[in-house]
Amino acid sequence: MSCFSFLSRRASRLPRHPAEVDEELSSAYNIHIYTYKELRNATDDFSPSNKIGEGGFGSVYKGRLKGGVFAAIKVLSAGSKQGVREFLTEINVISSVEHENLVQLYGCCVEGDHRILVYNYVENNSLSQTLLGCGHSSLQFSWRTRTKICIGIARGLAFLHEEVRPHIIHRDIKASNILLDKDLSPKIADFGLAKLMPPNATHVSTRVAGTIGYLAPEYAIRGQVTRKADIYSFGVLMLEIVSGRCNRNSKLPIGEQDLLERTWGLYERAELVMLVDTAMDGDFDAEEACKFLKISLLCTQDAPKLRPSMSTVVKMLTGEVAVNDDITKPGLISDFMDLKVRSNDDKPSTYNTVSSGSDQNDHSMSSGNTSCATITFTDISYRS
Ligand SMILES: Nc1ncnc2c1ncn2[C@@H]1O[C@H](COP(=O)(O)OP(=O)(O)OP(=O)(O)O)[C@@H](O)[C@H]1O
Repeated sequence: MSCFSFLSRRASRLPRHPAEVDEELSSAYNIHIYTYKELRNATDDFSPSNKIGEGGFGSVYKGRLKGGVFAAIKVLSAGSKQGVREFLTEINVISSVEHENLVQLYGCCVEGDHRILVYNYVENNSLSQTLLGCGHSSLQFSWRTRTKICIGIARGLAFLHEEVRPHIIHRDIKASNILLDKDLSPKIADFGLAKLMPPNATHVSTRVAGTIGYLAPEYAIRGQVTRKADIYSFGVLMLEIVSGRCNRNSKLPIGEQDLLERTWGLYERAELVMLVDTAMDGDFDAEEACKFLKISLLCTQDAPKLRPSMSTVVKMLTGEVAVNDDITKPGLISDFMDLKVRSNDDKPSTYNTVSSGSDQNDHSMSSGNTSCATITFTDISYRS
């Protein structure tokens, strides 16, 4: 029996759920449907002791499936309309792809009001909770480990952008969406905002969603998403990996708060090496670290067409292709922050939040630092 017929049969026996869910699920293939009971058993009735995380859409539990395999079980909070859309997107996008640098979706559960995603369990948490987690993690990130992480993420993205048909734009590349396995190899997670790029399309027009600090300016302003927006986010993320700090830190002196702006300043003064994480106690290859920082700057250039493709980025990182030293000014977050953002309900300067992370890393919306929460903008215009 094909996975598709298995899914259709199982879905038709399930309690009623919205027509959009039935329709979308029936187009997904290669996906296993779990019963709620199976997942309850796997997590000891969703015991708090098995809870490993909390995202904008609900809680994540560690569970042991029948056969002994560990899984990360993501339970969507009830009543989250936006969450249902993302739930379906995630299933449709990720069930069709497989790569060593992408998190694997084992299956899902749609029973009554329950919407649950089941992934392979990735042992070492996310980059935001470990590398950027203000000393909460005991993991050590050597220079070799950091290069492996950057190259792995770049390979995963190059696969999505260039090998999968139709191409996939992730739209929310950021530190909390990079999970690390037992060998600290990276897995890109969270495909809830992903967009499929129709063949021959130059861009997809969409509501702007993503995370401030990682959003490419042209995408934030016009809502036209291309793969270059992911490449910009990747550039910001790689700066964080090399420097060991978050892209925005309001506790630092003005002028150092925005990581990309600071990197550009150091590049212009030929002092890029000063950005490298001091936690490595100088134990890194300075030439290679500066090369990685230059590649980040190439990826974050203001003009999207100047940003290299992800396959070129992989080749630059691995030394197959030389790094072009002709780098133009990045599209800066401070310019982006000058935008006036209005949500549908017309309250000035508010974000329509669809997801916020659980990071303890000076990221929360309430602390006034919005840099690491996933947001959706419904209307954006320039401040006059
Ligand atoms: N496959 C997985 N394996 C192990 N842990 C996971 C897995 N997926 C998620 N987690 C844990 O659950 C946490 C919450 O994940 P989730 O994707 O729901 O939210 P987030 O990415 O942190 O935030 P946001 O919803 O704003 O994107 C992660 O930070 C991670 O610690």
